[in-house]
Amino acid sequence: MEVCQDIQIDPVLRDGNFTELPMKQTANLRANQILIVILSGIITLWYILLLWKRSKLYFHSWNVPGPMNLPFIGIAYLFLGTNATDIMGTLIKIQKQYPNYFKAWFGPKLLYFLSDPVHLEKVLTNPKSLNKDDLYDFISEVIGTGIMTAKVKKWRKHRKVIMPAFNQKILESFVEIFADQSEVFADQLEKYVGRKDLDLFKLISSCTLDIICETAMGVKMNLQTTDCDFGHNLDKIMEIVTYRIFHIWQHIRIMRMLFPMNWQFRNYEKKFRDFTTAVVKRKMEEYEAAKQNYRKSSLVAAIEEENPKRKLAFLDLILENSNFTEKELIEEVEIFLIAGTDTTASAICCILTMLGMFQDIQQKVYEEIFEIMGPDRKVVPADLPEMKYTERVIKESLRIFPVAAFFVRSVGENIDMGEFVVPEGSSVFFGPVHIQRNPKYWPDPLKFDPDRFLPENVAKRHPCTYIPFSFGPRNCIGVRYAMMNMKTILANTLRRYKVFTQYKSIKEIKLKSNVVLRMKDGSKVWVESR
Ligand code: HEM
Repeated sequence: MEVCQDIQIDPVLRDGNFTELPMKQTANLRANQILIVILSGIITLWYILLLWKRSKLYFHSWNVPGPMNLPFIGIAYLFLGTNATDIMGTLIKIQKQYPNYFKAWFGPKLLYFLSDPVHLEKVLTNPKSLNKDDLYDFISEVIGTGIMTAKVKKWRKHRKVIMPAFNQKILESFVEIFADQSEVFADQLEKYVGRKDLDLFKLISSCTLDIICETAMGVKMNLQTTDCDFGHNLDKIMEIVTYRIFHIWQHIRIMRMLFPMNWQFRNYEKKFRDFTTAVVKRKMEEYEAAKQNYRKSSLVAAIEEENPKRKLAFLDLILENSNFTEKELIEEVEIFLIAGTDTTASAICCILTMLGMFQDIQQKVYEEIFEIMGPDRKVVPADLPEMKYTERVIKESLRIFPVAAFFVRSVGENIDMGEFVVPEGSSVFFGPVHIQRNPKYWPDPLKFDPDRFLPENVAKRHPCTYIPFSFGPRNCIGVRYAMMNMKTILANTLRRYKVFTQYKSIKEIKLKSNVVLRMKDGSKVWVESR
């Protein structure tokens, strides 16, 4: 009671006699009311303009099915409090409810999730849908606007310059690097024979990063045999990028800055950038020196004359054939590191898990490899096209585990799908898992059957029922590189080890996504010497 008596109450409020409010207070109240009216007016006007701007999107999408959208945030609430695993699980759950297509607002963005191959082809081959969605800005924040994230005008120019660097002759020259580095990987596995605590992804991603560094930049990193946090930094960067894409409050720059995650991000990013910048600078100096010493019109010819044994890297070829600035060169090199490392590493983990689960298939792959190159001969380019069964196994694994978890295109003109129109200004979200595990196109979809990829079976399917490397003019530029690399790694691993996994069925494997799709609980693989 005593405590209550201490509280001093304004006599006007206590007595309820508001007519006695002093003049100054009344004026303040009026000013506040006017301010509220003006603010409400502005917000209403802004909202009407917004509705007007989006009227075409509303018009085309109102009768397209989809999950419940909340005002302003759309379906973003479904991702509240989710991590990399839940994000993938949530997406798969929603897509299961809408087998062919659905729409969803994600904040101010209208997304179409398409799963019918005919619809996919229409978007992926439409020249006005070549731009990536601005969700890629989170990736651009790390690696700038190289070929992967660039807008169409720049993309066309860069793709034209970079494409010849992926020609067959250059790719064949890389096989020696694939073979050497995968032999180091097989040596590293020796320490883990019979051990179930093998962290396969960690080992294999150091291998794929070593390979990318050497083939893209001409730098031997030896990440497999030394203790270096370069791979860890890259992994953390991608984890944060995924978190930002799916958590809508992270789309507001000021909000991002407030999270401690932002400082970690800057730290990882700086280390990554310092490294790539140093390599590109060194390369450019090397070229200047080679040019002056040899006075060749072709820089590549000068390098070859100086050291005929030296392997040319993508960076050498791009330097030779373009007038890219230092910044552009750094961006392209970083794209290769991001696009080529974890994708290949995760794919190898999934393939080895499948081979561990299906021992009869592993035996067939082993026999094919043994027949082509014997127990220990070094892999050479001519071996790779011969590995036909192995190739089918890789493809079937990428069907069930399409490691590029999703990609998003911005739509530049209305695309008529028959039953509905995907309007200009919206975006299309592609989740290959959904279409590639759809029983409509893949009977008994969780059955691991490499013969689905026999030529006669492939011919029966629409090409867009299988899109692990995307489709159309903006597909993966590294598809042949990746296949050659994966075959070489498998040849060197399976000739020395038998692979096993603790998983009993594909159904029990949960997925997660750091942009790249991975197994949530790891591959649970262990190896025994042959
Ligand atoms: C199993 C391995 C791989 C898979 C499944 C894969 C998948 C993909 C997919 C789905 C895209 C389209 C992404 C999008 O539209 O946003 C893509 C683009 C790209 N990939 Fe790959 N990739 C793999 C390996 C590689 C490798 C090894 C490299 C480089 C050496 C590479 C370089 C690129 C580049 C540069 C792009 C952008 C192409 C463009 O926009 O023109 N990828 N990849």
